[in-house]
Amino acid sequence: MRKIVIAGNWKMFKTQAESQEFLQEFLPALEETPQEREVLLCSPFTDLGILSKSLHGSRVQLGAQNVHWAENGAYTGEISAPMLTEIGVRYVIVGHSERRQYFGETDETVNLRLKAAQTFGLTPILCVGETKQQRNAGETESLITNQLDKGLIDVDQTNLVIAYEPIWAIGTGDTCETTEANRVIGLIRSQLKNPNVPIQYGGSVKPNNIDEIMAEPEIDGVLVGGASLEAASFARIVNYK
Ligand SMILES: O=C(CO)COP(=O)(O)O
Repeated sequence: MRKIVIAGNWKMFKTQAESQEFLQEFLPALEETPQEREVLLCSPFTDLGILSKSLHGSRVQLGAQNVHWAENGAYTGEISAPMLTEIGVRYVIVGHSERRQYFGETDETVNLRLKAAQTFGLTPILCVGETKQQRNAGETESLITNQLDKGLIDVDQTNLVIAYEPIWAIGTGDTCETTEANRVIGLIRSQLKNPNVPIQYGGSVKPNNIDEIMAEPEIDGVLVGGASLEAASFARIVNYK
């Protein structure tokens, strides 16, 4: 059985104080859910230390939003995998479209980051997805195939999560039709060596569409941006029926 992974991506939101306010409301709102439903918060680097302490003993895991491929070195402004694991981080988002768009992330650097994350014991969440223009041009399948082919070279598929995030659905309220998300995720799965890799959907996931999204058979969880910033809304998503 495939694992369900429900992840919040806080992007560049929340100071340490705000992260603690969030937890005060979020943790008590979590309901008993089946064991295989993994819950994680991917926060800015500066929140990870305090979140690690506050989440200790809870069922919520901690994730980062990026990781460098070297163990250490002269890479000003970067953070390595051992720095993350030392403070209790278990997951890391790799190749988010915002990093590809604004920070020059390529399939090649994505591949390096994935391998480094795994080498040092983190589970990477590889993000793939197309722009509106690529979708309209009928390039969704070829683009995603290319992202997977290049990104997954020599990557261990037993310690991996993939997130399908159509770029046009991120932060727009324009959710991908659930049947279409299910279709693309099925296509991603058909290209993997390990069909049990959990594959999430991301892009305008909200309390009012989570039940429908999670009812799709190929979708193994969600990667949530805006709706993970508010405790009640993210708790509702985690507690989906
Ligand atoms: O980019 C996302 C998660 O990584 C999705 O963001 P939104 O949920 O705000 O659309």
